[in-house]
Amino acid sequence: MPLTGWNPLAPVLQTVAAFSRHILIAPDAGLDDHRLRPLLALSLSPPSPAPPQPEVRKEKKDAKEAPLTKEEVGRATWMLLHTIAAQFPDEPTRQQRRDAKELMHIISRLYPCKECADHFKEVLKANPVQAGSQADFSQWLCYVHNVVNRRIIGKVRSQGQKEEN
Ligand SMILES: Cc1cc2nc3c(=O)[nH]c(=O)nc-3n(C[C@H](O)[C@H](O)[C@H](O)COP(=O)(O)OP(=O)(O)OC[C@H]3O[C@@H](n4cnc5c(N)ncnc54)[C@H](O)[C@@H]3O)c2cc1C
Repeated sequence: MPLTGWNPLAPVLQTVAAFSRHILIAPDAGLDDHRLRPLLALSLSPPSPAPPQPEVRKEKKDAKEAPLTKEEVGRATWMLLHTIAAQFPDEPTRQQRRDAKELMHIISRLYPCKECADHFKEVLKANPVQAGSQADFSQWLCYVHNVVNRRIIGKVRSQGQKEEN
């Protein structure tokens, strides 16, 4: 391991290096002999600078660090939920029905927008999860998605405007 700064073992290492240099490695070597460089580099010299890293494009890094918007998280979550509902078995086992309910309740607790999560808890209370079959679960999910849609006033207004046009 490279040593950095002052090392309390430096005198010991120097002695070992000198011993190695003159007795074990190259007894005939002078101080500048090239045969001695690897050993000295390993034991005593400061760490060599890190090799140059490939340049990371700034906009990519920023995009990675930026949190998702509420809309992006919402779209991704609804997409996942509707996909799960579309793949839900026609005749789910008791465990699968339980899992579907639990999933929705977990989302209502852990959803990364507190205001949305709190509202969704109320939505679930008023509309208990229906997961008796694929059709049940998909229809229930569309219904609660619409309840959330209606809550987002601007969205309802802009959808209404679209329908009028
Ligand atoms: C559990 C949950 C609670 C949320 N609560 C809030 C909140 O309280 N306040 C808030 O501002 N945002 C909330 N959001 C985010 C919000 O629902 C939207 O995801 C976000 O506003 C982006 O909307 P969007 O118009 O892109 O489409 P989204 O509503 O994200 O829908 C994605 C796509 O699903 C399809 N879709 C739309 N409605 C239905 C439906 N009823 N059935 C089937 N498919 C449909 C459409 O193709 C749409 O483009 C919540 C999201 C989730 C998952």
